[in-house]
Amino acid sequence: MDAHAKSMESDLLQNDRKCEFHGVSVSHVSSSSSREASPVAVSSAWFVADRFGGHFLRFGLPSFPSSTVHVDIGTSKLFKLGPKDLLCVIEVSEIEGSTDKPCSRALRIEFETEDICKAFHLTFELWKQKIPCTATGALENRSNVLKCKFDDKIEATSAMMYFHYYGQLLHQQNMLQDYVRTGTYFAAMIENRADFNGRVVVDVGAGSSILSLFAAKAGAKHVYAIEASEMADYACQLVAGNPSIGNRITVIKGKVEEVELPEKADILISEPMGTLLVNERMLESYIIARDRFLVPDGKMFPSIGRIHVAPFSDESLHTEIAIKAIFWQQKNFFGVDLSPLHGSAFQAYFSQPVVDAFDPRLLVSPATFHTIDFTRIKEEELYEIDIPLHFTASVGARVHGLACWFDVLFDGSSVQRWLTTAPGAPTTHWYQLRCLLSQPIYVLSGQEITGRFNLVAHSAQSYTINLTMSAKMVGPGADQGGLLQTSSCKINLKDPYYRMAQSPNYVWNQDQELEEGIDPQEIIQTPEEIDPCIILQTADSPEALLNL
Ligand SMILES: C[S@@+](CC[C@H](N)C(=O)[O-])C[C@H]1O[C@@H](n2cnc3c(N)ncnc32)[C@H](O)[C@@H]1O
Repeated sequence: MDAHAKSMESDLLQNDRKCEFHGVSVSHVSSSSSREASPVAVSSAWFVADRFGGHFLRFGLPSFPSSTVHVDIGTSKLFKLGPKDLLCVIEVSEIEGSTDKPCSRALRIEFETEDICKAFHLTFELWKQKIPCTATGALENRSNVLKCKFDDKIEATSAMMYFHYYGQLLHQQNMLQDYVRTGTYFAAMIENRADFNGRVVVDVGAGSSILSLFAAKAGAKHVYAIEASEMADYACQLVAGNPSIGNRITVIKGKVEEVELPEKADILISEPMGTLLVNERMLESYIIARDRFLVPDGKMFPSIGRIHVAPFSDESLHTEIAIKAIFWQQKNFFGVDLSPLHGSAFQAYFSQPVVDAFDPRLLVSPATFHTIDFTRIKEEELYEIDIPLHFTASVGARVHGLACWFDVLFDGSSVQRWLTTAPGAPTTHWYQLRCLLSQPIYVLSGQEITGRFNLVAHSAQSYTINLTMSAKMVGPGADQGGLLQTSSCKINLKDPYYRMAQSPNYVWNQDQELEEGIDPQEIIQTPEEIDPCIILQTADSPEALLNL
C-alpha cells in the first residue's frame, strides 16, 4: 500500500460516517467480456466519507484489510445486471494497487438477496448525489456552489450557534423529556396509522430521529430524516439500533433548504415550534420543505398553528422587573453615579419577554388567536406577522401587558389532536410568554382594549415584537370617540427572561374547557402525572440556553 493509500485507509477507518452491507462478493471483470470475472473474495461493502469530503465505496474482508478495493463514487457508475447482480464501472486508477494508465474497468458485485442489492443500489445513487442513505450512516449533502435561502436570510454566527446547540444529545433529551410534547406527537401518529401506512414521510429537522421512528412505527414505507446539525450522526446510531423500524429510515445530513431527495413525500412531519410558535424561524424551513418535497395535497403533521393572546394583570411581575433596574439609581457606586443609565436599564429590562408558566386567572379577558395554516402560507408571509388586538375586559384591573401561547393541530384522518401550551394546561418546555408594558393601562370591567401585536423577523432567527395596547376611556367624551390611554413597547423575542422558579399555584381542572374547542381530555397528562424533575429539566430549554 503506498503512502496515499495508507493515509486514505486510516482516514476511512477513523471516519464513523459509514454504512455497511454484508453478504456481498466482488469480482474484477475483464474488458473483453463483462461476464468473464476474476473473483475477489470479499464479504462486506462500506460507503465511507473521508474528512476531505471524498465519498468512497470500499469492498473487503474486515479481517484482511489488504484485500480492500476502493472505488471513488464520484467517478464511477453502477449498472444492473440481474436482480442480485450489479456492474460497477470505475476509473482504473481508483483500484488500489493499480499501475495501469487511466481507463475504465468494471467490478461485478453479487448480493445474497435482492433486497440487499436494491438497498445497495439506492445507497450508491444517493451517495453519488452526495446524499447519505441507510440506517447506519449519514453524509453531508450540501451544495457548495449555491448559497441556499437559509444562508441568505440568517446570520452565519446565529446559525452556527443554533446547530451547535441542537447537535448535543443533552438538548435533544430535554425535548424528548417534555412528555406532553413527545407523547402528543406519538399519539397523533400512532392513532392515525391510516395516514402513514405505506407512505413516504419526510421528517423536517429530525434531531434524534425520534419522530421518524414514530412514523416508521405507524407503518411508513420509508422515512427521510433530514437534520442539519451533528445530531444527524447520532440519529443514524439510533436508527441503526432499532433495526426493525430503522431499516425504513434514511438519515440525511443537511439543511432542508438544500438537500435533494430521490422521491416526493406523502406526509411531512416536524417539530418546528419555538417560543411563541415562530421563534427560531424554523417554521419557514417547514414551509420550504413543503414546497420542495410534499406531493400536492400531501399531509402535514402538524398542519396548523395558532398564536393565542390575551391581556393580563400581574402586579408582582411588573414590580419584580421594575426593581431590577433600581441598581442603576445608585449615586455612589464605588464613588460613581450610575443613575445616567437608569432609564436605559429600565427600558432594557422591559424589552425582555418573560417566559414562565403563569396562572390563567391573571388574564383580564378571554383570548383571541391568529391562525397560521402551514399547508397554505407562503414562507415570506412569516417575515412579518400582524395581529390586531380587540378584547373586552372581564374585570377591572391594571393591564400589565399581553400574555401569549400557542397550539398546533395534528389533523389526522382518524383522530384530530391538539398540542397546547396554554396556561393551566400541563406545562411544556415552551411555557408561556408575556410581553410587559412599562406603563400599565387601567381598565374597567366591560371596557374595550384594542391594539396591535406586530412581529418582524430578523436575521438572528427570531423576531422584534412591537406591542401597542389602548383602552378607550369611559365617561364624558367617550361617545365622541373618547380619549385613549395608550402604552407601547418594543421587545426582542431573542432575549427572553426565563422566570421558571415560581410555579403557578393553579391546578388544572379536568372539567374545564380550555377555550375554542380544545378538549382537555385530549391533553395527555395532568400536572400530577408530570415528574417534577421533568419540569426542572425543561427549564433548561433551547431558548433559555441559546437565548433564542
Ligand atoms: C425542535 S428540534 C426537533 C427535533 C426532533 N424532530 C424532535 O421532535 O425531537 C428541531 C431540529 O431541527 C433541526 N433543524 C432546524 N432547522 C433546520 C433546517 N433548516 N434544516 C435541517 N434541520 C434543521 C435542528 O437542528 C433541530 O435538531
